[in-house]
Amino acid sequence: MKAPVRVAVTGAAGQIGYSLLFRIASGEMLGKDQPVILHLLDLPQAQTALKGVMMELEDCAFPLLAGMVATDDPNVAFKDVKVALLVGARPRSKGMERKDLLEANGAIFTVQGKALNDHAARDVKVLVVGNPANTNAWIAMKSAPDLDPKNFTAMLRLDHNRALSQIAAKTGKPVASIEKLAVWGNHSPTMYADYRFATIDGQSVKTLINDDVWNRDVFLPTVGKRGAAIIEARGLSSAASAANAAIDHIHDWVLGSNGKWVTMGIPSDGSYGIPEGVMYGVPVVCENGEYKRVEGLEIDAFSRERMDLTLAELEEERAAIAHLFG
Ligand SMILES: NC(=O)C1=CN([C@@H]2O[C@H](COP(=O)(O)OP(=O)(O)OC[C@H]3O[C@@H](n4cnc5c(N)ncnc54)[C@H](O)[C@@H]3O)[C@@H](O)[C@H]2O)C=CC1
Ligand SMILES: O=C([O-])CC(=O)C(=O)O
Repeated sequence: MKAPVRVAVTGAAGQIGYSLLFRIASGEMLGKDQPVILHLLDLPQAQTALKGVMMELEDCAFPLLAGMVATDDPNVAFKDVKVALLVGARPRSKGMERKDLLEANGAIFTVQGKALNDHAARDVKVLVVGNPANTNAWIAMKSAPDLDPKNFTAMLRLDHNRALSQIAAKTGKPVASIEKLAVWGNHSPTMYADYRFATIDGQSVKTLINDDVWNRDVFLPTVGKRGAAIIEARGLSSAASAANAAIDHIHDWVLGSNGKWVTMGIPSDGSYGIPEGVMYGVPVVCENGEYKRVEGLEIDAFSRERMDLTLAELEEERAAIAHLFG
């Protein structure tokens, strides 16, 4: 039996938490042979609800669930964790400006970044799900100077999975047959899902679809506004699909993506014209617990425009909270 791995989940009493924790405890994220100890962080007023979730986790009698810690203190939540899923964030409330939202989350993610810096395992893998995910991840990274910046990532996997399923529907081919999809930029409607390099059974997806108008006017808006469409239909934001994407992201990062391209928001190395340090969605391949950016892809004029647009939004978000860092 392997030694248990400590996994922190913030916002654990929320709706993504409810779709996430049971799957982590059943081994879907880190493997069916990997025991886990769950560190559950939520606000003081959510502790009773969190107790209820823990009772249900107990009642599943998961063989891999080696323990649970519930707390409202990030310093306790992140102690010795090797994986941290930062899901809890301040949602936008009525009348709240985008700037106020960034500010409120800035306060949360500076504190959590510092707590990770002070208490987490030195090789902790951090995934930020809470919106605005890329900027929150950037704030946490900047607040953790003793940790390797490359261990901070933002979730673009939901956009990636949404794009896969739209392409599968359009081509009539199975989702699993699609290779080499990329999603660039911010987790927001400005993200740029890019199937120019994608293949199905060795055939070019771009050639198969052969419809630039569909790409621009149907595919990109559908993927970009999918979160809003779910809220419209369900009355609640995506939770099960978001939790699933978080599981996919960490699973592949830790256990490898088997040569497949997957999308992660990672600090830019300056390639693709994205300034160094910007937390930007790019295609990666994961192996041996590391992600590696797919390099050398050609960026055409349409793609450049889309990639710069989503970059501009990220730069704007960053400018709004830059004062937190002097
Ligand atoms: N990156 C992505 O692809 C996606 C991101 N999201 C985002 O994920 C976040 C969570 O979504 P839901 O679970 O549906 O929201 P929710 O409102 O159901 O749950 C959020 C939980 O976080 C807790 N929380 C708030 N501030 C906290 C803090 N400082 N520390 C610890 N816990 C805190 C709340 O008490 C609540 O229990 C939202 O920001 C949402 O916009 C949602 C879907 C996709
Ligand atoms: O829009 C939201 O709040 C949830 C979200 O990020 C998504 O579904 O992509």
